[in-house]
Amino acid sequence: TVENRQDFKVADLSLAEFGRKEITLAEHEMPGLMAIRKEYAQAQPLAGARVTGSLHMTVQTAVLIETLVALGAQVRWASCNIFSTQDHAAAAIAVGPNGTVDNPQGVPVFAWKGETLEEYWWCTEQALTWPDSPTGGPNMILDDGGDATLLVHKGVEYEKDGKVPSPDTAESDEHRVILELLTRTITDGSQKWTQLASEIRGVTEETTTGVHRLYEMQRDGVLLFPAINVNDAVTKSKFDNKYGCRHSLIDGINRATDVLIGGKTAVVFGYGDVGKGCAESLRGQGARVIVTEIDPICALQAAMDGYQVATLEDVVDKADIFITTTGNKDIIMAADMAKMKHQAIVGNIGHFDNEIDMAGLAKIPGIVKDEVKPQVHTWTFPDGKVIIVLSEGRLLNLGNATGHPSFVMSNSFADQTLAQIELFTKPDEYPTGVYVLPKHLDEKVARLHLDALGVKLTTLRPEQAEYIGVKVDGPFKPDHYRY
Ligand SMILES: NC(=O)c1ccc[n+]([C@@H]2O[C@H](COP(=O)([O-])OP(=O)(O)OC[C@H]3O[C@@H](n4cnc5c(N)ncnc54)[C@H](O)[C@@H]3O)[C@@H](O)[C@H]2O)c1
Ligand SMILES: Nc1ncnc2c1ncn2CC[C@H](O)C(=O)O
Repeated sequence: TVENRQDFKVADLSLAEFGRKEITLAEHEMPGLMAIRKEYAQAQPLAGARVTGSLHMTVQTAVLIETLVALGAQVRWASCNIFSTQDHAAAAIAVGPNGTVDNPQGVPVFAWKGETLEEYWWCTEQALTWPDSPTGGPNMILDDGGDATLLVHKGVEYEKDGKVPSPDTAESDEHRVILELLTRTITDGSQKWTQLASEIRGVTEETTTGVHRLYEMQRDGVLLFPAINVNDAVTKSKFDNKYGCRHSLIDGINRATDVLIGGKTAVVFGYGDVGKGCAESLRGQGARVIVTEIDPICALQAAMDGYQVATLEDVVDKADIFITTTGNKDIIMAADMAKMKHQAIVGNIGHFDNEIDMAGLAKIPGIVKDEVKPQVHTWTFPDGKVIIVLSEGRLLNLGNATGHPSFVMSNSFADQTLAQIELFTKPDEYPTGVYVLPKHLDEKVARLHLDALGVKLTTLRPEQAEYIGVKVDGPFKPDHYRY
């Protein structure tokens, strides 16, 4: 920590005390992560690690950050979404547990709720730029969605090419912002990004969409460093994606609209881990839930879970609430929204905002966008029909609410911390490629959460263990087992 360092940018430092109170409450609700902090504090496995984080700057993430620091890491942080930062958590991280508003001594954090796209990518650049590092960069990345990993890879690629594509070639506003940033930072011969990337030992990726990007880079042979796919730790995707969204989807809808969900018809696009949690969440409120799917297996699961499985075309003018969860793009197009009922609610809980055709909606002649309150907009069509869009198509559980609760994020962030330790301390075991956490660590994370829920495990007897071909203490399932 540096006295009076101003190497951070947050909305309001005076929120730090409030943030610290909620961080303290969250620590009790994050037993697995805190147990790992305690177990590894002595060994300091992350001593020497310079971790750049690009992950929603929430109260729960603050506990993750302070765990990484407790294990010896230096950290610089940005959020991975323009609406997901909780400003009091960011302030508490900037001030730090031992600092004051007048003398901040925390972690360099660059995040506030309601960033513009330019500000978002500037924050990502700050989190990646380490003033005191020999390379000018991190030696570890902790990513959610892959934006930090993307910036490094594109920077290195364009330095190798000796030029950056013109921002005029951009396919979207966001792509333009990225090209402008790289044009600004790639000056003749600087090799900033190549230097910055040169000591990165790896990235640990939080979410399905970011993992998809990693496998694409691996397939294309352009991955610069190893990656651990944290999302596919069972204790991450079968918990956070499902039970986290089961909690936070309706939290977002309720805070945004206060609409009665009971009795309404809701459409959930996608029945993967997130879709399963969302469908259950809405059914729990008494909605009639319709699922759309492309995958016959997930469609069959939805049907056997009692949901109607239909196409958007069949229900677009009948349903009241539309929630995309696919990780795919162009799920709800402007022409679809034009057919919806008056005051239909449209939202996305997938990682990126490309699931809903916001650009197409804005281009409809005569359409009028009006802000009801932050992250809640009405769009009025020329015929007077209104639809309500949440968080401008970005993930609404973090845009309109506070995301998943601490206990479920304790699982995800215990996985993240173990993955950071794996990549940082065992570089020889992880040549460039994409990996999943070994099962014994996955089971360890689950085990760390049982006491808090009053779970009493049964112990295998040796002859039973032999009979099913596992060790008494696990792992209890083969790698191909689907939970
Ligand atoms: N908001 C959050 O807190 C949060 C948490 C976890 C994951 N996520 C994100 O949510 C998204 C989904 O994650 P997941 O783990 O459920 O992924 P998943 O792959 O398990 O599920 C996505 C499902 O969507 C289906 N799908 C794809 N294209 C479709 C289409 N055109 N129409 C209908 N269905 C389609 C797929 O068949 C799949 O079953 C990802 O972007 C992930 O990063 C968000
Ligand atoms: N409370 C949260 N803190 C940080 N990230 C959160 C929170 N709730 C959902 N997320 C999104 C991360 C999630 O693991 C994902 O996969 O997108």
